[in-house]
Amino acid sequence: MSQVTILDVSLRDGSHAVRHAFTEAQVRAAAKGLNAAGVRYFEVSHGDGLGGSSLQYGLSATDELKLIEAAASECTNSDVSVLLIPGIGTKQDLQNAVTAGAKMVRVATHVTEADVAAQHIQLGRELGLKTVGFLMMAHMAPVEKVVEQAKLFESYGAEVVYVTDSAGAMLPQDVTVRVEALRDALTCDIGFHAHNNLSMAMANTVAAVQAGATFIDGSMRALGAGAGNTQTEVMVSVLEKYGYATGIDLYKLLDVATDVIAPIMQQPQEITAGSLVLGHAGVYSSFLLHAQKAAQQFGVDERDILMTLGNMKAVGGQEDLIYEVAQQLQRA
Ligand SMILES: CC[C@H](O)CC(=O)C(=O)O
Ligand SMILES: [Mn+2]
Repeated sequence: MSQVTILDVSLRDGSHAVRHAFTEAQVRAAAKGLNAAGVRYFEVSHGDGLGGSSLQYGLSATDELKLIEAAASECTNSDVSVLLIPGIGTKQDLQNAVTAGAKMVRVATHVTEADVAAQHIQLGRELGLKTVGFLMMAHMAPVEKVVEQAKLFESYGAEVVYVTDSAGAMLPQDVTVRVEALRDALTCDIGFHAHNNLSMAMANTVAAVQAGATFIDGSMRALGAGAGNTQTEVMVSVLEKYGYATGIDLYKLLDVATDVIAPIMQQPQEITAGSLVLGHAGVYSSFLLHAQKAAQQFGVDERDILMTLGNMKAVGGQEDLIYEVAQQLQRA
């Protein structure tokens, strides 16, 4: 039976969905449950990674180091991962996260900008962390480019390279060609991270695993940016039915999803007009709540903001454009 390693991102991608308001008690309870269920890795950080708490990305209610420390203190089987986007998080942030108990780092860049991650990936290895490269907005680059950038990550020392469908814009064949190409070109493991904006997250996840990905992300109750991620507890069941081993106790995972995650959710995780447009136009999922706020502020339609950003090929880090676009639409 082939083994798939599932990484739960509820406590990081889900941070976008709860406007970065996780409390220490919530994180501790979720961490305890994930550890009991046998989830090998789970991620804890601001939605935009270490150092993300800011006016630009949204202020965290609780210092993320406290959240990482609380999560790590519950772990006997699982390890805590942190996300680091160079330029938002620093090498010092990573060192602090390790002191707080993190054992894995995922260094994330736009799909064409892997070269900015060299120092952070090298530091991850020096600190003895499981070190991962995370190519965001992978739908925006052709396969050859994704391979070129993934090879850079591997050359810096990444032990896993992820194809990340940040916008939930991919179809299964987009996933298959990218993962197969990486599997042929790299010796390290391949991972996949989905968003469900077009209701394709599970189909894309299955395509990724069948193409050779062995690390897969999910979030409980799909708690993540936009329409959320592949739902972890459903994925455990689906992958088992396909004959893959996850090592996760489904009942224990369902308990965390029901007793801890569901009560935290500020709204049901569903495909709304805005999240659908994210996938349709290929826009970063974390832009959704910012676009809704800008739509209200300027009295314009959130769909028009997101569609315009998609046409402009806006990428992560350009959050200020959301408000500029809203203002231009108001004036038009
Ligand atoms: C803003 C970072 C982003 O949320 C990372 C991620 O999960 C993605 O690109 O999908
Ligand atoms: Mn994501």
